[in-house]
Amino acid sequence: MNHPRPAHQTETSFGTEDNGRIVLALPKGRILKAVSPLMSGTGMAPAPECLGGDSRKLRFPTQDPQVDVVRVRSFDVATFVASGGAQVGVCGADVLMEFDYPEIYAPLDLGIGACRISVAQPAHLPHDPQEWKRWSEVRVATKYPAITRRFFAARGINATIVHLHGAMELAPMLGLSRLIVDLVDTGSTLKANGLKEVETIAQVTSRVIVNRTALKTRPEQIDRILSRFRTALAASSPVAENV
Ligand SMILES: Nc1ncnc2c1ncn2[C@@H]1O[C@H](COP(=O)(O)OP(=O)(O)OP(=O)(O)O)[C@@H](O)[C@H]1O
Ligand SMILES: O=P(O)(O)OC[C@H]1O[C@H](OP(=O)(O)OP(=O)(O)O)[C@H](O)[C@@H]1O
Repeated sequence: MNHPRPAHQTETSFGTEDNGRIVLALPKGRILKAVSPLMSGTGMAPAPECLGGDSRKLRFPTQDPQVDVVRVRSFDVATFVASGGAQVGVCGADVLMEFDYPEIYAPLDLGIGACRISVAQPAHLPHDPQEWKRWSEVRVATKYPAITRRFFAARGINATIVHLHGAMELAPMLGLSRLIVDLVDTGSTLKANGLKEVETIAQVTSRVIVNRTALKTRPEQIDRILSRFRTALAASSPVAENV
């Protein structure tokens, strides 16, 4: 595992000013947009400035005076929740798979942010799964080093990771790597960059995640938040709309 473990809960009590409030970590970007309609249904919609505007604030009150939202990078949602800085969060299964934090419990699939994490290669090269069996190593560009290492190690291949934080699609054409591992939805980003998907590693959607210690120490508050997400999700599903 390539990522540092979060500080243990008991080491993070410095500087906290929560006054018993729950901190809910939301990822900025596409998941924040997708989860916003649902947040209104939970009664925990963050102040409008959380969704846009010029504010440099990162922490926002919500409709519920007992719940604040913090807006962080999608990879950091898992770290905030695992370390207990936030008790609850929303993040993609890709991020959970990458970190594999034992401190995180992921009880609820929101079905938003659907995509898959896949291996891709230059479209003009043949893909022969039999050839992979002869490889002992391969260079792979990705922002998911742990997922990538695990996937290839299970096939007896040592993946040398080129760790990028975006624009992985450039790596094969610029000679950085033979393969990439990245998220794919429509496939248009791969196609636009002369690549093709050759293996799907996992399907991805976004989950509500909870810090396991908070689940034990603040069970009523956490249960109430989870059931509000469940109710909002049920009310927003197409089945519920047709009833
Ligand atoms: N093309 C996509 N279609 C659907 N969901 C996606 C897609 N790309 C990413 N996601 C989901 O959205 C999450 C956040 O992705 P997004 O692109 O908004 O952030 P990012 O650019 O990876 O993060 P950051 O800007 O914080 O580095 C991913 O972890 C994944 O779960
Ligand atoms: O299959 P597609 O529908 O084309 O989607 C896949 C693209 O979406 C994500 O990038 P994003 O748009 O989030 O940009 P970024 O990660 O480079 O910020 C992902 O990293 C791919 O590049």
